[in-house]
Amino acid sequence: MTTASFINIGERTNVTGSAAFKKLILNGDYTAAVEVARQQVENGAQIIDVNMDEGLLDSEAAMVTFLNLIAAEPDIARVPVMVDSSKWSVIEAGLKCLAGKGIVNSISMKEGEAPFLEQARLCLRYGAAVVVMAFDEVGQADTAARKVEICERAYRLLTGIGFPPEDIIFDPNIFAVATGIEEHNNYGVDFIEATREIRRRCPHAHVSGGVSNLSFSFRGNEPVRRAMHSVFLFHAIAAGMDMGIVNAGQLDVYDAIDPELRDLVEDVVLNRRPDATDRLLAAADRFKGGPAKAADPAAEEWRGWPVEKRLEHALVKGIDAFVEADTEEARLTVARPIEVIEGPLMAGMNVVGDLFGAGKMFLPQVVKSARVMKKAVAVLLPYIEAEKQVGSSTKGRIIMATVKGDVHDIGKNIVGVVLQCNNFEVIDLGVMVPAQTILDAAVKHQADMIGLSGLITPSLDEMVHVASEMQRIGMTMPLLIGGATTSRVHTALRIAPAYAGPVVHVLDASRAVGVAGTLVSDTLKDDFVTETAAEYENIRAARAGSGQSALVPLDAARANGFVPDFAAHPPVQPRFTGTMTIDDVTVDTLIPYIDWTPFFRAWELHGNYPAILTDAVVGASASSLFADAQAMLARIAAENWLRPKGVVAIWPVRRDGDDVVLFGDERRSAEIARLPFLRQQIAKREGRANMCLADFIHPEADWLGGFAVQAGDGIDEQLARFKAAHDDYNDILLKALADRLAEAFAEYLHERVRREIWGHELGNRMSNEDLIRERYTGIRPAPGYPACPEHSLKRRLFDLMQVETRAGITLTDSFAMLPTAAVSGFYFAHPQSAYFGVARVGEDQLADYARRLGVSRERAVQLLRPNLD
Ligand SMILES: C[S@@+](CC[C@H](N)C(=O)[O-])C[C@H]1O[C@@H](n2cnc3c(N)ncnc32)[C@H](O)[C@@H]1O
Repeated sequence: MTTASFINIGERTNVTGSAAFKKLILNGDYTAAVEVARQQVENGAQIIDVNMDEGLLDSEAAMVTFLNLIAAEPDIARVPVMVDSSKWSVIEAGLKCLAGKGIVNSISMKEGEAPFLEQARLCLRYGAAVVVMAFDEVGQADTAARKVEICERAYRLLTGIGFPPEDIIFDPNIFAVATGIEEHNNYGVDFIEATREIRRRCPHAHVSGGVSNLSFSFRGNEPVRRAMHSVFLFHAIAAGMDMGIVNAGQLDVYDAIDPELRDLVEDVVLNRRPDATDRLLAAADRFKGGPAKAADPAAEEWRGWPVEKRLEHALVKGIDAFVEADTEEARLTVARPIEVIEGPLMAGMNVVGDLFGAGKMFLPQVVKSARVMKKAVAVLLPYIEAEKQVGSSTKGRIIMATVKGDVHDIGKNIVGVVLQCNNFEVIDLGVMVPAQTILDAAVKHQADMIGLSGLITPSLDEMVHVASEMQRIGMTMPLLIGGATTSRVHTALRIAPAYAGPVVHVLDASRAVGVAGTLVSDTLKDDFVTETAAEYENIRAARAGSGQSALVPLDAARANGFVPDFAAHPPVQPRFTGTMTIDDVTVDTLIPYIDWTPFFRAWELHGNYPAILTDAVVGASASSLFADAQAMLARIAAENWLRPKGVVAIWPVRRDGDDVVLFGDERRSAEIARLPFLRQQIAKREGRANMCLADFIHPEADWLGGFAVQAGDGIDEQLARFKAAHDDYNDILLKALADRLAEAFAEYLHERVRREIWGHELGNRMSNEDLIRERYTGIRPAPGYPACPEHSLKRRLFDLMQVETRAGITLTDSFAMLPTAAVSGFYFAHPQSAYFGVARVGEDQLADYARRLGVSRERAVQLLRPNLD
């Protein structure tokens, strides 16, 4: 992990690269082997490479066994797998096991074009991305020219057969430098230059590499190796390398490397002088001792600096303690108050923007800097208005909104703050904004572009609606799409065709500035728009050509349903049935149940807690954010900022086909409601069931639970306070913490249900880590998630449990929960119940579901849209 957009590939699950892993696999100790994969993910790997190429092994069987085991571990399965083998049969066996997108490592033109294309076609059939080695009939590419030539040729061939360019990952070979052989001295430069050229000539393709090779000659001198890797990555990432096998623990922050060592290393990596290797070798032993120490800027000394410098410093460091007084002091020194903004404040924000863009500063710090800016501007604004001065010209004006039906805004607010830091004017319309309001605001403010955000799946349709409305009234301004459920593919397939103007999917806040900047640039805009449109056209063409996975008829899927072993695990009679309000839970009770990893993700800091706190790159930023979070949590608890509320119910039920029928009493005579569930219809391999949640319920007598919890009661009061203080940082921090507390509440309540209220799981209490890994008996699927993707079931669940009156949570038209810090779902107690994804369903199930839900086909199409594409 080196910058926000760099993807780190873990390779400890590779028998050719790790002796320890090889030993585990040869001994058949798959439990320990799975732990190796887990550690990789915990240490920040965003992809894991799995290789079983070992002469003593049945590699195919080992690959299949291992992949199936890690697929069952939710915290490992969330990262993509790179299936690594020199044998095609092993790769194919691996691809068949993967539920999500796979990556094939690797193919090359070593044997010529025909076998290369044949393998690429197979990857295409599995929808897998592919690593392409810079290797051709002549051999492995070593010079920049050869690397570029081979990769470009491969790119042409692959895109020629419809391979999506974004699924191509080039590995242009990182070789060892400083080996004493003169021809090797330029290998670092060759890779970096080739990367830059490959990224230019092969749009959307990625560049990856194994970084540790580079420093092979310095085996045994870790500090020098670490410095070499950091320096190399610093330059390679700037040139466009966006993936790599890097041991995150073996990296230093570029700026924190001892300057002398950094210079010596840079001379070697960039081949800057003929004696570079000798000089580094001569000095290497001196650096063997300890890690490079970070420069420690003089603590309070800056308070004695001139006021302009103090303001700039406060902005860059995000210190808001003195900003109001300093701004006032600065105002008195200038002729016009606007000069304070245009002078020191803009200078500070430019530094922040540059550091963020270069991956040297992370979101929490940027938001803190923005807070300093806002507070300063608030001091100046009355004077500026009094003098009716025209504001400094902005780069552009953006209308931002969370679409109608959706209430989530953390992501949107973060993007807004980052854009403002970069001198854009952001007009934020808030949440649940109808299309008409968005269009009116865009016209009224003569906006340069519109940015839409949304978190739940129904928002995707609403975005299509906004796009078609923009089209209808003849708008031409760019439309930016972002938010957790949005994707480039959905944007290409559904939103872009609805609007003739530019439509761009923006992955995260760190990309937003670049995209918005390009779209207001006279020189860059046209090319970018054309390129993006072409890219989306390619995605559409690839989709149209690739065909979709086969579906089986609903009857056949039902016949292949999952059959739990009810003889071994009969339904457990709950200790309680009925509905229970939960109002005795305090924030203090919930704090130990918090899963912190998603908290850091909300701030675009990637890596798992607690390892992230000491991560070489984002550790300092993560630790400072974590300290702020702890301090706020203490106040939330002590000053009663948030009041958790919940409800839980357990009903006698039985299964009727794919419905679960709920009864008012244990005799199961009076039906009170039905919950229709969806069934997987994708054709399965022999031995795999077409799952439906109803399968986990006994056809005669069983029980089902429901719950809804929230930790948002009281939040508005506090948010209003932060808004008045121009404090986006604490606003976002509180929302993110309330979300964490709601999830912690769900975890806590589920434990209480298993152990007391239902009582189907006894024995020792689990650690928080085991709870986060969901090692308990039973599941709590949430409507809107993959096993029950249809959101309207929430309405039924809420009515059954009187959620609004008991827990104070309401639903929007699109079934988003308000307050946003809320979680709801069902409890299934059977030990074999498990999460799965329904994925695509057929026309037959659509009609059947409409009938069972009691809605028209049109309404069912609306509700099931994400599962029909
Ligand atoms: C979104 S995470 C939340 C827990 C996480 N520890 C946190 O604090 O954010 C996991 C939850 O999502 C839901 N979930 C995950 N996968 C699901 C699936 N395939 N179908 C239905 N619900 C699912 C379940 O409610 C599960 O408990």
